[in-house]
Amino acid sequence: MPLNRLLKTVCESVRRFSSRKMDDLQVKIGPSILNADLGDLGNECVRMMDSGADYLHLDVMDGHFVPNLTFGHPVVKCLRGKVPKAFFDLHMMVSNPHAWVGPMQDAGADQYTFHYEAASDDVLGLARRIKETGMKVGVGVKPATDVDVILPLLNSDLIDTVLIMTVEPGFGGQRFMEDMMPKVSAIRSRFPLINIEVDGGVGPNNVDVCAEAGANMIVSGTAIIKSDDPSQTIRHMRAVAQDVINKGSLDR
Ligand SMILES: O=C(CO)[C@H](O)[C@H](O)COP(=O)(O)O
Ligand SMILES: [Fe+2]
Repeated sequence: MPLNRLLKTVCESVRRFSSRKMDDLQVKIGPSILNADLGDLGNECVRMMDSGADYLHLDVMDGHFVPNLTFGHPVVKCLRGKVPKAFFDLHMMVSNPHAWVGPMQDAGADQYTFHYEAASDDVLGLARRIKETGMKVGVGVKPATDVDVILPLLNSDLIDTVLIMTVEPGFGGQRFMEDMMPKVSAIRSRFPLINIEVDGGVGPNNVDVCAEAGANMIVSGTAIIKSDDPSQTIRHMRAVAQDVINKGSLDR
């Protein structure tokens, strides 16, 4: 076979293989319960799972890393009892993420997503420690943090999920920062199969923009919690984002 035909065949096989892998990238919708009725969190979690949520995004704030307080591992443990099968993604907006790895694992967390800004002294050590517990490892960056700082960490193969904040962390119900999308694209172009999560102000009006940039884990608080029909909102957001991702993989 002439060399140019051989090369073409190889390129075509690689393209088919990588597009099949891209098709494997599942969109997951994770409601944040930050703006739910915090006095009735257990039932709110049940309501979200019954509405078809793929996972639950639990926002832990310590009043120091961010100017707000929510809850800690004792509450997470109680919630685990209410929704035994739900995947818990712990968004750790805390100044000392090393301190809560054991307690959160014990409480039933499935993924421990810490902030790079709070762990930059020993990011690799922290990621390793989380991995050893059996939890998945997420690393997040605030809007002002350059995404390049986490690239060495992503090359380590320890990271399951990259969290790109699309609001300043601390409060629900803020406006989505579309100018964070180049960060998502920068990660997706280098890591075709890693989970990329967006968090803050995401809802039916901008989920397509997030998926176009390459996000597949979609956190949405207010838009789902306050929806008259959360099942429909979750279904719609998942379908829109999955469609965008599948089309993107065909075009590649
Ligand atoms: O981490 C967060 C805030 O720091 C929340 O997860 C986020 O704000 C989700 O809520 P909403 O969709 O209402 O913005
Ligand atoms: Fe969050």
